[in-house]
Amino acid sequence: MTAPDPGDKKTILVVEDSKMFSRILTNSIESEPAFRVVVAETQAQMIGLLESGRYEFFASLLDLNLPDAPDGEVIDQALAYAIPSIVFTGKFDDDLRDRLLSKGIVDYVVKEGPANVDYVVTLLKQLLRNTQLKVLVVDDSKTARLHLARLLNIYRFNVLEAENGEQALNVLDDNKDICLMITDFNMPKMDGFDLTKRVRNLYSKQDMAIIGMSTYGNNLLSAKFLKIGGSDFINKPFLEEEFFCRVNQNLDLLEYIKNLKFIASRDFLTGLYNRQHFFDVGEKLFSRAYRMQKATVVALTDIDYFKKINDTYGHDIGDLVLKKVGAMLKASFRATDLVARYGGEEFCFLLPNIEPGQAQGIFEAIRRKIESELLVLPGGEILQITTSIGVCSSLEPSLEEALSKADKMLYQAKRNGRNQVMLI
Ligand SMILES: Nc1nc2c(ncn2[C@@H]2O[C@H](COP(=O)(O)OP(=O)(O)OP(=O)(O)O)[C@@H](O)[C@H]2O)c(=O)[nH]1
Repeated sequence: MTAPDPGDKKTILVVEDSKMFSRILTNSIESEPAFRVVVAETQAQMIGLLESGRYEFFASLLDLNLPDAPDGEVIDQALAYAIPSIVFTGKFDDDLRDRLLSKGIVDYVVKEGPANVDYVVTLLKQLLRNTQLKVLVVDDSKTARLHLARLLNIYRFNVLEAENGEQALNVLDDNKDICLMITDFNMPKMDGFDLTKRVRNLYSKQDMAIIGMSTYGNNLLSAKFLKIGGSDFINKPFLEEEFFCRVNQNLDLLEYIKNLKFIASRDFLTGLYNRQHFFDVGEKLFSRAYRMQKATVVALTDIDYFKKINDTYGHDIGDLVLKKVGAMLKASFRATDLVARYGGEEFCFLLPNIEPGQAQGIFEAIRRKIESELLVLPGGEILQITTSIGVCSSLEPSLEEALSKADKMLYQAKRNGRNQVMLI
């Protein structure tokens, strides 16, 4: 029976007779929380592990020259078990490279130094990422589609296929999370050029990469393709290594942009959305509802006597309180609600899907929750946090107006003695 991966870790098989090298590899790979390593020092040990069925190997790193398998015999064994494989070799030449890649391995790495080990870890992380990614291959030639699908499967992508532009649009409609489309140019019904224009109306360059492909010799085509929104272009026939480098580079870029967008929209301390994101998204939600003459509930909350908390216990405890309140707020709302740190010890809310009549009850419940969840400080002292909340549930022409009304209500809540909800 296969042993489950502990704590969702993926198991990497390392087949390597040098104890020192396998230790370096193991340390580098296991420094990533997603992976754990199982080592075999010989081909015989590797076969034993594979046949035992004890592990579900996510990928393997194979030494090309082992004492009992001097000519890469372990590669065929790993591939027979459909394990994506990366091969280590001490020497390198073009014939060897061609022979290795034709077997269907992920990549080969020359044993040179720490940079090569880092490269392997990056490859493993890419393989893991790829299991979550969908790639659409569009080509009217079945042979070409199968070839690309085979290559992409080696890298563990989820591959979808379409034989022309029209079909591709249907597949995209059913799979809105496709992140890469690889398209041929000459196809019946809708060619790659028209398809790319249509897809770019639906997905920006930051949301989906599009790689065009065509037979070598038409430089004008690649320039035209890049101008209408293509991300990259590959001439056929292509080197598999170049293909993978381009695919990975395009996906790395998308990931990088996604991370930047995430960071730019968050408040560093609480992990909630920041004020900028609140206005970017909130204004759209607000004006959509206003066009239908529907009131959107907007609110502001402020922690009471927060300066005193900072002054008494120090800034670190102040930060702890902000994090705790932020977490409580996050847990109290639905995913469709917008909850953000407005600044300092103030938080803001926009609830697009609730009726104005429900607002008092919702915010009263939150006020009570924060008041009742006592915070135990590192020294053992118990701290009670209270908040004042101002809510605007009336129909207002803009988000700024609604926030201004909520702010006036918050001011009244403070003046009335704090720890209360005031609503207009
Ligand atoms: N620890 C911490 N303090 C912050 C942060 N941002 C703002 N503050 C502090 O929050 C305090 C807010 O104080 P005031 O505006 O006087 O409000 P208050 O003491 O809560 O009084 P009331 O709102 O009237 O109940 C100031 O001392 C700020 O320095 C932060 O990120 N971390």
